[in-house]
Amino acid sequence: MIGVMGAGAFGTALAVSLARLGEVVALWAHDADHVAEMNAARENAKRLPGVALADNIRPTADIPDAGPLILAVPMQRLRGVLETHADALKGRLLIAACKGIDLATHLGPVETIAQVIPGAQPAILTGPSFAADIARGLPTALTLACGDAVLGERLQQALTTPNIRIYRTTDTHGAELGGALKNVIAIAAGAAIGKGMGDSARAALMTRGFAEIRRLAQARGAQPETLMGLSGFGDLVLTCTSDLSRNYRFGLALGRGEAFDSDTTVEGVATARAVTEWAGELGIDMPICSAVAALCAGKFSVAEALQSLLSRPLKEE
Ligand SMILES: NC(=O)C1=CN([C@@H]2O[C@H](COP(=O)(O)OP(=O)(O)OC[C@H]3O[C@@H](n4cnc5c(N)ncnc54)[C@H](O)[C@@H]3O)[C@@H](O)[C@H]2O)C=CC1
Ligand SMILES: O=C(CO)COP(=O)(O)O
Repeated sequence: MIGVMGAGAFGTALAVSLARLGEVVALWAHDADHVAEMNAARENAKRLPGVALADNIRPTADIPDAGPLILAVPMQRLRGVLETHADALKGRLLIAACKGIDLATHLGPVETIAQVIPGAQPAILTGPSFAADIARGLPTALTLACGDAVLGERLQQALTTPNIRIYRTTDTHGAELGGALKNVIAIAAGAAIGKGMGDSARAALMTRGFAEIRRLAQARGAQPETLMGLSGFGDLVLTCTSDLSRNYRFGLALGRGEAFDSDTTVEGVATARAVTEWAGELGIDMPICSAVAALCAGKFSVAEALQSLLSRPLKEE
């Protein structure tokens, strides 16, 4: 049995793909009404409409008491979910599937699990993949990072499905920071396109944004190869170039001066703020992330954000 905690688009898509292995997959949601709806309709109409839930997917409000658990809740909710259910989660194999940095602690998902749950064995599954693609059975490749190499290999085997190919690493810092920070750069890329600045500006933001990601992640001990891989470069490319990305679409709306649905999960907003505070404490220069944080907080217009970047002193690449 595999458990997925968080019945959003991504948790549901992972459950759908894992169910193709034939195992029972428990899909846990915190809202009992949502569980009842999914059981009645055999679909998650709220977050992943149009995708049938196979018979071996069990929507439930009870955390399964055995087997690995994938945590697919939004990053700013992760700590609360862990604290609320700490007794049920202690000593368990917990695989984060969220992307972001906690605003209150400036920790990523793996670090948060390790801090809150005593004896937990934390890992992260991350990389370029939209829930809709995974649920439709389209091919994807992800990174599984686990500090314990033996456990990581076990998880790589257990979570590989007919349409999810998994590469493994022990570099949890690199995997969690690449996945968190690409969302911030995607907001910048969307804003540039939305404002009509063109594809060249987007390429510049992606490249210089990647330099920021590397700078911060390596200061935290991440390995450059991880950042060059699926969880870093791969996910940066996907998220900055696809209309399926909510972070990118949020940026597009900012650039166009349009409203954006506040019920949509846009992880890059809180992460931009968290990373700006954190990088400031560490003395690391993160100009694009800082400009995105100011833009999201309404302190800058898109034009002012661009000006803040272009007016910086000239330097070596
Ligand atoms: N949607 C996608 O294509 C992908 C999403 N992710 C990551 O997965 C994480 C979750 O995103 P989505 O599933 O897309 O979000 P979503 O917006 O589709 O769903 C979020 C879910 O979290 C649940 N939730 C909110 N607060 C909760 C709480 N306190 N306790 C338990 N559940 C709670 C909501 O009920 C909702 O079902 C994010 O960190 C995102 O970056 C990663 C890869 C792809
Ligand atoms: O992480 C994702 C793709 O890998 C999903 O991106 P969004 O959260 O921007 O939709």
